[in-house]
Amino acid sequence: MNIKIDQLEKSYKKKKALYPLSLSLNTGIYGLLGPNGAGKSTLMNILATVEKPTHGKVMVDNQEIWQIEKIYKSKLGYLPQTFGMMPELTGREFLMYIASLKGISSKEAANNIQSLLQQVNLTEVADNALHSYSGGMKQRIGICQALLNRPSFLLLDEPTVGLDPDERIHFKHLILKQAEHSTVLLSTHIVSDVEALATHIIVMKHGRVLATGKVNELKQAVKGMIWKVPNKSHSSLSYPHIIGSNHMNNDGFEETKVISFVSPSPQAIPVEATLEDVYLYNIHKDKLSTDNSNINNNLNGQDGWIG
Ligand SMILES: Nc1ncnc2c1ncn2[C@@H]1O[C@H](COP(=O)(O)OP(=O)(O)OP(=O)(O)O)[C@@H](O)[C@H]1O
Repeated sequence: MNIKIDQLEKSYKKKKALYPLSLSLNTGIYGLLGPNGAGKSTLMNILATVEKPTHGKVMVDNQEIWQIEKIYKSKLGYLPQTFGMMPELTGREFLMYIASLKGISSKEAANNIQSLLQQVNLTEVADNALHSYSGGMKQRIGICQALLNRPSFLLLDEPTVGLDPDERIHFKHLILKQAEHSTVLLSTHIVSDVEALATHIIVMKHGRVLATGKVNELKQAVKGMIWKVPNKSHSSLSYPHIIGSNHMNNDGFEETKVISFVSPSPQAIPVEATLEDVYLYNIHKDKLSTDNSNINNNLNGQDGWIG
């Protein structure tokens, strides 16, 4: 399935949530990364036909989605950031109810539900009422409802919220399997959620796409700009820089990742970029000016902090 997002814009009264935005998505997993308020959910809601854009259009295999809304919805799976459940229903009953809304026959639904419940490890509690489920269990039911119709286009808005590390691993396997034959757009502000999952990344901030491309291409774009700096050996850095995460090295000393066009200190060691570096660079790159007014700021260890 090819999804073409063409000059999409969204305003809420005076608030601009999306500036004109164009993207093309094909089979594979697209990680949509951005801080709070970047416009990720707004984009998701428009793609899910829950909201209409102010301007622009979305084409699926060359057809406008609102003109083929029924067919499009039958191919769509959507996990919104929050979704209503009927607490008195069991997990299985709730999924049967959603399946009926999606027009799936009860026989097909029963089979799909059984298989999905197994894949998210909920078979044992499938006949318990939803009000007895933990947050992570509810989230897994949400993932099941999005996959019920075997979607060709799957939209997942912050899908790993509430999942424990074990459940995250199960979730990743499930999505990797799904992406063999469909387009998956997964929105999150947690970079590690998409680290081993996404083939393509879209970085958004303030309603704009700041960067898009394959993970390796985006890493290539920051090559030579990522440094490791020992925390304790000095307290100041030269040149405008972005502070990344802190790590303990093999000798037990803390090191900090620093993003800078040039070596920010004599002790800085160049290192390979991670997806987190790519994200921080794109979110804060406007601050990496050559203006030296910001030099000699102390390391404070806060991710994404600008020097
Ligand atoms: N219904 C609405 N009415 C007014 N403003 C809205 C509405 N929905 C979203 N916004 C605004 O649009 C901007 C983008 O919001 P959106 O929820 O799409 O961001 P997000 O990237 O999903 O953030 P988060 O990670 O916090 O969910 C924000 O400034 C938000 O306040």
